[in-house]
Formats: sequence, C-alpha cells, structure tokens
Amino acid sequence: MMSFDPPELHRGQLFVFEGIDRCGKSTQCENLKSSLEGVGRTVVLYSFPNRETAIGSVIDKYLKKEIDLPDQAIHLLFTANRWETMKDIQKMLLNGVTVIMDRYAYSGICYSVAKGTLSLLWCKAPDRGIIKPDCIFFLDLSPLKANRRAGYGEERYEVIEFQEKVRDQFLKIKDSSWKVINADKPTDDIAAEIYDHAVRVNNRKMKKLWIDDLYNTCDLCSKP
Ligand SMILES: Nc1ncnc2c1ncn2[C@@H]1O[C@H](COP(=O)(O)OP(=O)(O)O)[C@@H](O)[C@H]1O
Ligand SMILES: Cc1cn([C@H]2C[C@H](O)[C@@H](COP(=O)(O)OP(=O)(O)O)O2)c(=O)[nH]c1=O
Repeated sequence: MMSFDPPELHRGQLFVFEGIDRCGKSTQCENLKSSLEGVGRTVVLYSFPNRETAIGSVIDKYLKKEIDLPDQAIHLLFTANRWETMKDIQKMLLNGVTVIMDRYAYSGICYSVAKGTLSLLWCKAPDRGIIKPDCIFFLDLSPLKANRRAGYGEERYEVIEFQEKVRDQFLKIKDSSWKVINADKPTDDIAAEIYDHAVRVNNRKMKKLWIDDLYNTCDLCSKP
C-alpha cells in the first residue's frame, strides 16, 4: 500500500545518553548500537566532545589542563562542537540512520552551570535550535560509586565534589520525557532496560531543541 507519510516520519531516531563521568554511557551506547544493528537498523554513534575537529582539539587541551579559558569561552566551544556536526546528523536521520549520542547539550549546560559562574538561561541559549532528541537516557549513579569503577583520571572535571554538583544539575533539568536508568546494576541488565525502551520510542516530526512547538520545524538554517 502506498504511504502518504512525510519522509521525515521514516527517518532514523536520535538517542542521547547523559550522566556524570564514568556512569557507563560509552558502554551502553555500544550495547544499544549492536542490539539495534542486530535487528537490521543502520546505526551511527557520535561522542561529544568530538576531540577530532579543530574546535575539539582546543576542548581537549582545556580538559587536559594544558590551557585555561574563561567559563563562557569553553562553554561556547562545546556548543560550537555540536553545531559543526549538526548538518551531517540531520542528513543521516533523514536517510533513515539511527543516531546514538554519547553526551549532548544537557552535559553542556550541567557541567557549565555546576561551576557556579553561569546561569542556566545563559548556558542554554547557544544550543537552542540543534536537533531535538527522540529519547534521552539518563544513567544515574552516585559520583562515589562512579569513582570506584575505574577511578578518575587527570582531566579537569574528574573530581567527586564537582561531579556531585553536575549530578544535581542533571536531576534539576530532567523532565518526564527522560528515561532515568539506575546505573548501579550489572551492565547486561541496564542494556536490556535501555533496549526495551528504545524499541518503543515512536517516530515523530524532527524538531529543534528548546524552541516552542508552534514554530518548530527542523530546517537548521531557518528562523527562529
Ligand atoms: N554497570 C556497570 N557496572 C560496573 N562497571 C561498569 C558498568 N558500566 C560500565 N562499567 C565500567 O565503568 C567504567 C566507565 O564506563 P564507561 O562506559 O566508559 O563510562 P562513561 O562513558 O560514562 O565515562 C569502565 O571501566 C566500564 O567497563
Ligand atoms: C559534551 C560536553 C562535555 N563536557 C565535559 C564532560 C566530561 O567531564 C568532559 C569530557 O567528556 P567525555 O570525553 O565524554 O568524558 P567521559 O568519557 O569521562 O564521560 O567534558 C562539558 O563540560 N560540556 C559539554 O558540552
């Protein structure tokens, strides 16, 4: 039978994983990718920050404490690092590819706001208009337990007290659309819970993040 659905409704879905450092995001991104590939989907995984780009290399130096930057400047670089990939991601989604993101704009605002120098409103503004995820998995784990897993390295934010503040921010900004996962469980149990939820996420019109529904069409170049 002929379908009259707009092509957007046959697009791939955008799944986002969020949480503090070491909560298990990368592990679960890979698990979901292979499970979805196992049922025939084409899946691409992105991680933010993407340290491979010119902007990403500055972020990498900042995280490794090789350079210092004002809080505003590094925040805007993390955002620019997402914007520089957005057209590619939009194209993939419209071509039916499922996209999984290891961190997204929610990390952007929670890590910056946790510093105590920037407001939530200020931090949200530059990410306004990037593609809205179809599903956000928040892997919730206490920083103490995360630290016990593999131990933090030397990077800038890998400090338990700071991670507590980041987690508090995540808990503050999450809404009922987020799927909160208790990340203090065996990896396979978490993977099963995520997969069960992921396959039940419905396809909708592609939208922009943090823009009123009334004006929301996902042409990345058009206003508002
Ligand atoms: N559910 C889990 N239970 C115990 N250890 C885990 C679990 N998930 C991941 N790990 C381990 O914790 C460490 C951090 O996991 P990773 O997926 O890299 O986290 P993130 O991407 O959030 O930093 C790794 O050594 C990983 O093998
Ligand atoms: C994407 C993003 C990450 N971050 C932080 C979170 C991490 O501490 C750090 C590096 O991210 P990442 O490489 O994902 O760290 P991990 O694998 O330990 O979770 O950058 C921001 O501060 N803002 C952002 O927009």
